[in-house]
Amino acid sequence: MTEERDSGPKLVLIFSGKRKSGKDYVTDLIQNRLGLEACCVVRLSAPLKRQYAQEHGLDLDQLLGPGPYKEQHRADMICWGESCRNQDPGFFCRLATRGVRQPVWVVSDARRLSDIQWFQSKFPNQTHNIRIQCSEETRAQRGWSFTPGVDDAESECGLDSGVEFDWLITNEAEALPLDEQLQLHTSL
Ligand SMILES: Nc1ncnc2c1ncn2[C@@H]1O[C@H](COP(=O)(O)OP(=O)(O)O)[C@@H](O)[C@H]1O
Ligand SMILES: C[C@@](O)(CCOP(=O)(O)OP(=O)(O)O)CC(=O)O
Repeated sequence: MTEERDSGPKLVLIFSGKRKSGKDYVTDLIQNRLGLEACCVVRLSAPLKRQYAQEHGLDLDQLLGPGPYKEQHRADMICWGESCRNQDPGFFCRLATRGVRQPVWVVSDARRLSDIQWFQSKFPNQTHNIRIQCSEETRAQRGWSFTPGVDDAESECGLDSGVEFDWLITNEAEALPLDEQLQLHTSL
């Protein structure tokens, strides 16, 4: 292991938010600002989708994309992922961060308290918790509609209460521009 890896990340920003709140959009924006050398977007769902696709003979690229294919498989992936997490809550956090060398980790998709706790216990001084919020109307404009078994499951609701967020970001047209909101909290 290199010295950099041994010293761990300098900053861990953990993002959560409902489907279509803009988690990927905002975390990509931060990575574009900081550059690929400095910043890694860590997607906890990436190793989950990889493993799920392999076991079920599915198209990984489509599962990783924003289109309808992911939505068709989402409810079953949630159940499958939950059974892995129940056995080992840090399973996907460990896999998703394996080999990450950049000093800034932007985790794009925390969904459960155990996801946040894993990072906080490993990197207590570096970790910040950020919630992306927006109205249901805006999410609907971005393609969201309520799906039983998905929007009422822990995957979407696990962080609705019991978490203290360090920052709230409102990602809608009427809100302060994202650039300005990011600058309020950081020099990103
Ligand atoms: N501030 C924004 N401006 C323009 N498009 C946005 C914005 N935020 C999100 N979107 C678009 O809305 C859709 C859902 O956003 P995404 O980041 O994939 O949400 P999530 O990862 O939370 O499900 C994507 O097509 C994305 O490009
Ligand atoms: C099975 C999932 O990992 C699927 C997550 O896929 P994405 O992270 O791509 O989802 P959104 O960005 O919210 O649209 C959810 C889980 O419960 O782990």
